[in-house]
Amino acid sequence: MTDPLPWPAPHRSSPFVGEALVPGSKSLTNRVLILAALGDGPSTITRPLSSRDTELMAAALTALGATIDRDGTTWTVSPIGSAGSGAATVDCGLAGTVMRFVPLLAALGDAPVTFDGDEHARVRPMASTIATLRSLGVEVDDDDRGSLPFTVRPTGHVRGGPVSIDASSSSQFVSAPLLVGARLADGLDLRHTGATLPSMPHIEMTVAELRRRRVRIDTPETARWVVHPGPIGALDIEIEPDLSNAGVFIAGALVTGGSVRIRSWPHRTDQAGDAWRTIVPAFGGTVERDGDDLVFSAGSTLDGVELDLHDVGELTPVVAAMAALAGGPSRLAGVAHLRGHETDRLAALVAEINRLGGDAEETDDGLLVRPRPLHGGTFRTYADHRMAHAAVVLGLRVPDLLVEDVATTAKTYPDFAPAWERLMTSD
Ligand SMILES: O=C(O)C1=C[C@@H](OP(=O)(O)O)[C@@H](O)[C@H](O)C1
Ligand SMILES: C=C(OP(=O)(O)O)C(=O)O
Repeated sequence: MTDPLPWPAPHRSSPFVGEALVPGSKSLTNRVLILAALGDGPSTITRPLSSRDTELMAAALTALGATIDRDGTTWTVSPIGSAGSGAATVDCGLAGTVMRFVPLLAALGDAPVTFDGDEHARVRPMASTIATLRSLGVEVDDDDRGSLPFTVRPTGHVRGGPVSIDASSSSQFVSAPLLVGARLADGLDLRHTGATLPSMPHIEMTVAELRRRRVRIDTPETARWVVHPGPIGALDIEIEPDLSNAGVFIAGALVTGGSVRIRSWPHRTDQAGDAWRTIVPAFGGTVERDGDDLVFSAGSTLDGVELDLHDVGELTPVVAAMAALAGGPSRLAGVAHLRGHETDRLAALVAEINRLGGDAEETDDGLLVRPRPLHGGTFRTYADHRMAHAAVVLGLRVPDLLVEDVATTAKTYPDFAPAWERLMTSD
């Protein structure tokens, strides 16, 4: 394969003022697809995200025996039947939700399923998934490295019951067994035993989506979830815009002294990206609701921030880019687990901000960013869509910035580069 041509990041010498309607949430789409595939009847999904991560999820569920019929922006999912699907291979790409969630579904079947993914996927932590499967009595063939590839060999019957896991490197290790728990004969009594648990809003989203489908879940104490056995109700649902991905537009407005209207920001949501409503004021900006939209505007200064991003780690690359352009130093904490994301995001952000003349440093659990005048150059993306997002935020203020591989954004937002190009010509 030839290397991609670097993409010139959009640049502004005046404030960026615009509006954006971002595509559907990755986290919601992939949960809703799984729950539809496990449902007690067909479900429709309106305005799902169609991107690499969600198409990989759709393909994985189809390989396990679900059917997905598409009509414009509505997908109708018929659940995985009792007939089973035979042996299958699942390509996880670089999608955490596919590599962590789907092996638990494979455990409910009766034929071996092999999981593999991109080169970068093979270094993402998977030991907790493998340990969970084994403690449920499911055989897993792996090479003892705690990573992809591996083969799940189901027994045809999983009792469930008490399971203890360490999910300190990813909340997805909790969400995955919760998603299938109701379908186990004895349900599931899941405890997280590790020192920290990142991305709690994502776990809460899992619990909320299960409850919407009449699954009974109790949370008797912190880091313990009891899922009662029973059917998962079919549900017709519309997917909300991806609020984490809205962050690039919000940050773009803030760093250029402008303002952006994000259309259709849900009045109530379980998405982690809703945290932009508190992050923006920390940088000195303002947030106003206008009907169904939120309008984010820059303040008179872009202030340095002290933020704990433990719950919303996926926002870190864009926040770090804003910090590199702020008027004072910033400390971003609580995100040690980003070292196991699409790439080691802490190392990647430090390397790329500093390559442009910046001053960023890793701490045990985050970053220190001291603003410096930045110069152009090629911002490397490490196969990580959110590194490309960070590059766009920087490029709006720093002339001559090239994004190494903007195609990485197809993971969650295939129209990302054209959307920016349209915004730059219409403003
Ligand atoms: O369950 C999910 O949909 C996600 C959970 C989070 O993972 P981590 O807990 O590994 O950070 C988040 O960062 C990721 O983008 C999506
Ligand atoms: C961590 C992320 O993705 P994944 O779902 O692959 O873990 C992300 O999108 O920032």
